[in-house]
Amino acid sequence: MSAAPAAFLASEAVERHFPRASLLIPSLEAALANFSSGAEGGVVQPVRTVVPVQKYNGFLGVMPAYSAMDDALTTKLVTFYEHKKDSSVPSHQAIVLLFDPRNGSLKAIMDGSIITAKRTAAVSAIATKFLMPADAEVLCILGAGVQAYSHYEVFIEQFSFKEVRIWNRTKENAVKFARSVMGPVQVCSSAQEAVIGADVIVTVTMATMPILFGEWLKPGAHINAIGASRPDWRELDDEVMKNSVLYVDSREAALNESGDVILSRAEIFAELGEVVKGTKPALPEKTTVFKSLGMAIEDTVAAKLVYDSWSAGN
Ligand SMILES: NC(=O)C1=CN([C@@H]2O[C@H](COP(=O)(O)OP(=O)(O)OC[C@H]3O[C@@H](n4cnc5c(N)ncnc54)[C@H](O)[C@@H]3O)[C@@H](O)[C@H]2O)C=CC1
Ligand SMILES: O=C(O)C1=NCCCC1
Repeated sequence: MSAAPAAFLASEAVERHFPRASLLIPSLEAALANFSSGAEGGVVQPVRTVVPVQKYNGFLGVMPAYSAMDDALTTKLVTFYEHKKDSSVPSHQAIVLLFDPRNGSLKAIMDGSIITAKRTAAVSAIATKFLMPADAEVLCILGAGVQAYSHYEVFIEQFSFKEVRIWNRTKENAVKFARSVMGPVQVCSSAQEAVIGADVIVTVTMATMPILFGEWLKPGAHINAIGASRPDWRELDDEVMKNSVLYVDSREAALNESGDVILSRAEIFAELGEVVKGTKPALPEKTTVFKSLGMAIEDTVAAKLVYDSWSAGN
C-alpha cells in the first residue's frame, strides 16, 4: 500500500487560507510558550542548519520542528540571498513540507514565502503587545521589503499608531511602500530621522552592519530586530544592545546565529515564550529589544492552520 499523494498548495492557496497574519496569533502564542517550556511543552526544534553558498552570497536553511500539542510535523527549506538590484527573484524563497506525524507520510508541500512573511510579523506583533510603551504613538520601519509590508499590515491592524514612518536604503522603495499601503506613511531621508522620537521600531533589512544606533533611541522605545540572522551580521549597534532589556525567540538560536547578540555580548533577559507564559516579566517601561531569528515551530503552526483550512474545503 502506498501513501496518498501529497497536496501542493501554491502561494495563492496559502494566501486564501491564511489571509491575515493575526489569525495565527493565538496558535503562535501557545507555540512560543510550549517552546519555552522544555520537554513538557512538547516542542522538538533543533537550531536550524544553514548551508552557506558562498560563491553566490546565499544561504540554504533547513528548519524542522514537531509540536506534540498540535501533533504537527514540518520542515521548511528557505534560501536567502543578498539581493542584487536587478534580480527578478525575491531575496528569500521557501517551501514548507507537512508530514503525517503518525507514519511519516508527506501530506503537503506548500509555498513558504507567505508563511515566512506573515508568521514573522505576527510574532513581532506579540512581542510588541507585551513590550511597547503604554502610550506608543509613533511606529518606525527600517527597510521596505517583504517583511516591511507584512509587519505594517499586522501592526496597523493590531495597534493604533498616530504616525508611521519608513526609511529604506533605496528611497525609491520607501516611496513605493508609502504609496501602496492603505494608511499614511511618512518617508524619511535617513534612518536617524525615522527613529528619533519613535516608540516602536521594526528593523527589517538585509544589513550586515548596524543601521540602528542607541544614541537615537527614545528611552522606553521597543525594537523588533528581525534581520541580521548570521553570527557576523548586525542591524543594531552595541549601545542599543547594552542599554536595552533583551528578549529573544530562542536563547539557543540567538547565541548561535545572532551577530547582534554574540558580538555585543549583551545578556539575554528572557525568551518571548517565557513572557507569554508569565514566568518572566515584560518590562514595557524600559527600552526593550526583541531579537527575532525565526523559529521552525512558527512555520509548523502556520502550515497546520493552512492545511486544516484547505482540507476542510474552506
Ligand atoms: N526573524 C525572522 O523570523 C525572519 C527574518 N528575516 C530577515 O528579515 C530581513 C528582511 O527580509 P525581507 O523583507 O524578506 O527581505 P527583502 O529583500 O524583501 O527586503 C530587504 C530590505 O533590506 C534593504 N537592505 C538591503 N541591504 C541593506 C543594507 N546593507 N542596509 C540597509 N538596508 C538594506 C533593502 O533595501 C530592502 O528594503 C532579512 O534580514 C531577512 O533575512 C526574514 C524572514 C524571517
Ligand atoms: O525564520 C526564517 O524563516 C528565516 N530567518 C532568518 C533568515 C531567513 C529566514
